[in-house]
Amino acid sequence: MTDSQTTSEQPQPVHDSAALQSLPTPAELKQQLPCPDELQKQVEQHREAVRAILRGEDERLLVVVGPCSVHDEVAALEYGERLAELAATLQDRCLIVMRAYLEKPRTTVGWKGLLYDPERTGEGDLAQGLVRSRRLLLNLAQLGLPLATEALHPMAADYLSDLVSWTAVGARTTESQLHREMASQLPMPVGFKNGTDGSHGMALNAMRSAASSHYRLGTDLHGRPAMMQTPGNPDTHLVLRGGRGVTNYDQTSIATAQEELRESGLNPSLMVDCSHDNACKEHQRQTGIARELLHQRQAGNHRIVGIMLESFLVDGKQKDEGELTYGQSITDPCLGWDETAHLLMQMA
Ligand SMILES: O=C[C@H](O)[C@H](O)COP(=O)(O)O
Ligand SMILES: C=C(OP(=O)(O)O)C(=O)O
Repeated sequence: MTDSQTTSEQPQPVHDSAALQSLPTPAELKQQLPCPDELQKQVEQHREAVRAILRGEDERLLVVVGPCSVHDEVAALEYGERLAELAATLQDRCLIVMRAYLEKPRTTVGWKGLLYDPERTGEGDLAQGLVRSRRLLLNLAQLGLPLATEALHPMAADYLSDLVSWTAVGARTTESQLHREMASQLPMPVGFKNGTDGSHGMALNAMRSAASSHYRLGTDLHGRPAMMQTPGNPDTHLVLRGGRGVTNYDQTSIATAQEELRESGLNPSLMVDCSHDNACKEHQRQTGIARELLHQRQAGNHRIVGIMLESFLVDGKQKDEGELTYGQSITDPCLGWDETAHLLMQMA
């Protein structure tokens, strides 16, 4: 055998200049930061509680509330502690789930969330981001809170989804087949947002697709590429968030959406996002929208089962320049804590 034959038959080392960091597999990260059995049971109970609300078996209002994005774990934990206390007080009327959003979809470019760039250098550090994201979810779940995230990258869900009780597929990804396949595999209820143009047909298609079983390209727990078979997710629902200057939290828009859901044989229970295009990105509008939704429920539309609020310790969002304000959003503007607590207590 010549030297050249030997070389061509041996695996060649790969010099992949695009691969900046090797990352742990989901199994390795879970070994490093395991979810104790008791906590796993708690997460499963929270998921079941959300399912009961979606099925109309539990009349409490599902409230998904918290920062637009988490950029500072200390502030997120302080928010979580306050929210856990409020959630316990209001538990007879509301099931409060904390937004712990670690991945941000961007219209063009921008900071992509703690998971991608925890130090916000613009360079990214997924190795650190994955560890810090999982640790934060563990710490928040230990407070007794059900947690919500947006599942943006299907691979990221493999690292975190065991700790999450409710998941959003966002307005920018609802139409994506990959996200529908992912939702079909996720073990918790999934809300599909209407598209950024305000139309909800794509979310209804997403619900149908996610309810089916799929074969999909994925990775097993050890990170090896695998052909996966998804079970289908029976617990999806529509989330109305407005779009392109059009709001859809009014009585007619909601009734129309519910009619279409029924005609498609889908669950008419839906959530309304009081922020984003429904609030025209003016965070204070969220309180009025939440109250309007409460009136619609009181007037008999019990299939408005949930609301979403963007809220953090401090009202508004950070200024572009200068020192960061502790507890204030670096992405979309949020309601402050006092206003949030006041609103939820009044609603309950
Ligand atoms: O929820 C947050 C934002 O609305 C979403 O991430 C899009 O942000 P962008 O339009 O600022 O990129
Ligand atoms: C990005 C979000 O929402 P949407 O997909 O509705 O824009 C969000 O809830 O953070």
